[in-house]
Amino acid sequence: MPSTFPKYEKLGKLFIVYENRDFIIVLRSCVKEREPTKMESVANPEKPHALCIPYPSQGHINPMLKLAKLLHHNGFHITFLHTDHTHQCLLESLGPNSLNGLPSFHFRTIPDGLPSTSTSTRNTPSLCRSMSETCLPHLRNLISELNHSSSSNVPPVTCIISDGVMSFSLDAAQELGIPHVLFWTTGACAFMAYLHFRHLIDKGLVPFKDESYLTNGVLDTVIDWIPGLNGIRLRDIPSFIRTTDPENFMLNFLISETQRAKEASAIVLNTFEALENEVFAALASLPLPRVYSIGSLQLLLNQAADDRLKSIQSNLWKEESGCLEWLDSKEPNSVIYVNFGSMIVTTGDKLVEIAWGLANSNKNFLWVIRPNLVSGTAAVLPPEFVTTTKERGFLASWCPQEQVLSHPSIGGFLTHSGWNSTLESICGGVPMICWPRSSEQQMNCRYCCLEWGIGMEMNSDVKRDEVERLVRVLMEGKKGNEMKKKAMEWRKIAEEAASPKGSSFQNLDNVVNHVLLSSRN
Ligand SMILES: O=c1ccn([C@@H]2O[C@H](COP(=O)(O)OP(=O)(O)O[C@H]3O[C@H](CO)[C@@H](O)[C@H](O)[C@H]3O)[C@@H](O)[C@H]2O)c(=O)[nH]1
Repeated sequence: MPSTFPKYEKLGKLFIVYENRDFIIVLRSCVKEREPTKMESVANPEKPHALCIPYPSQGHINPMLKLAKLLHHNGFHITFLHTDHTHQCLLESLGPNSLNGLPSFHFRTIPDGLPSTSTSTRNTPSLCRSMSETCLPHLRNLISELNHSSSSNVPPVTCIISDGVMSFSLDAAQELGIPHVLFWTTGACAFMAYLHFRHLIDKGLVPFKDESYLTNGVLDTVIDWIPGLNGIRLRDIPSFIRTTDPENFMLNFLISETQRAKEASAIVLNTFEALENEVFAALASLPLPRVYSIGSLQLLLNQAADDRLKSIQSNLWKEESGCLEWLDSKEPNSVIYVNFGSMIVTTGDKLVEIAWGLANSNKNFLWVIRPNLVSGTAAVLPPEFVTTTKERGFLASWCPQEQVLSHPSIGGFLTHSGWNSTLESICGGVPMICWPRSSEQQMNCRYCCLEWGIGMEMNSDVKRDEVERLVRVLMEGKKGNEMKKKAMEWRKIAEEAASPKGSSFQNLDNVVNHVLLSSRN
């Protein structure tokens, strides 16, 4: 029976003291890890240290944070790098102490090179350009500061995991001779499409000759030569190709980022093999480092059960948790959840069509309207809509989405088909109405509707009658029932992939032991 517990400080009353698994659980619930002394930190310079660098937007930070938590759980010291701007936004939404981290999980920042503004969303091309041109020297300085262990009190950086579109960090890893893993935050199908942007140009399909390409049927051209992607059309390719300008920044940026993917030690994706089997088989035949499916990261993280990590969050907007109690009061599968992620903007007119579609469907709904969802103005809903639906509708500005999607009351999800939302819906066993807007959302939508049998696409030019019809089909029709069944089957397969014998669990183990720790074995 141990008499002291050198790694912990006492917070409350300690219970029975036996050195077995149960004891550890009891102990963790009543103590917190104390700050190591300088001597202790420096005395453990052998601990692996992962520097995690997400692209600074919600849909990229969330999965990177999950991966960082999993690595921490595997014994890594973590430095999680935000931009100054994101750091500030997070402090505003989560509170001034929210990024204090843990003794072995630190947050650090570098500038993104853009002038500071108060908005939480930055323009994507400006941000990508600015970061790729200005961040590397800041990153080098930070690493050299961290590696100066006598002043930093942390072990030297032993590996870098960066977002797929933050490839400038490859330079830093190469200079240090340490492993570098690229994390593309899309599904495998979209990643495969990005890898072929260059070929679309070579074949004369991109850039578009003129604006009429968007409406004259060219988008329906079938692309049958991208390996692993069956029957896709030009319209399913990520929307960055929809330009008439050969010098378009995003088009060229994404080509150079995918080109640099070849230099990584490995590539990881937040998806699971069974979901995108054919694409993974095709990826294996490309001249790329090994591509590992390690999703769902959330399902893997659920097994880590480390309470200390739960307090580390990444919401850029304040969550309204009241919606969970509201959901508790509703029947199983009776609520349609509506949320369009963190980036897309739409018009007030479209919002009004969605509002009346929801109202006319007569179903319960939970609708999250982000403060900057409508371009240039606050979202205004007709007062009659609010009064007509007040008994069965809940409006919020941000919510704990993963908890919402795993709530038994949720019967369907009207989504913009961002990859995280898609995967979270699959893991919750929730079928979708897909309203893709940009990026690779059209590809995700296609896979949901045609490959996985869990989605129906809604017209881009949304009208209330279609919203009403699709909500009814999803929530009460035979087709809706079939999709629900299919979604539950996918959920089970996702859970299997994340279980200890499953592909994602094993793949993460391989990434840790054979890639991130490779130079230390
Ligand atoms: O009220 C909300 C709304 C969203 N989320 C979370 O925010 C993330 C949103 O991510 P995603 O669904 O992927 O949408 P976007 O924020 O639009 O993500 C961008 O980044 C993704 C990952 O690369 C791409 O797939 C998308 O197309 C791109 O728009 C998810 O984890 C959600 O759980 C919340 O927690 N609460």
